[in-house]
Amino acid sequence: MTRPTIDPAAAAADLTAWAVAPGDRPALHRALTFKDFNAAFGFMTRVAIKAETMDHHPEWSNVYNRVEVLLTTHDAGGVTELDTTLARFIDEAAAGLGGH
Ligand SMILES: C[C@H](O)[C@H](O)[C@H]1CNC2=NC(N)=NC(=O)C2=N1
Repeated sequence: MTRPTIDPAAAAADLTAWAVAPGDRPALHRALTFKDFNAAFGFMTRVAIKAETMDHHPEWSNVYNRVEVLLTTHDAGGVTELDTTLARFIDEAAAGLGGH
């Protein structure tokens, strides 16, 4: 389902841990650091399960205790409410696992 797009700068202003992603596509970006790989992968597991229930998936990478997340809605060609919803979930999941 295609949804209306949101100005990424406005979304990032609201979601203080997030920034407009560098690059050509409108997207949100957050870099996270955890205590160790176990915490980082535990975080990713929680987000993966949420992403499946939403049918909305992050673009992300992991190196040991660090996770980089990019959120954009491919179908809409920009940032939508799906991305801000997932961003809020990510913020809560990260906080619960000591991510910053
Ligand atoms: C077929 C499937 O529903 C779509 O490809 C979904 C899957 N996950 C998705 N994730 C993201 N980030 N954007 C999408 O447009 C998207 N579309």
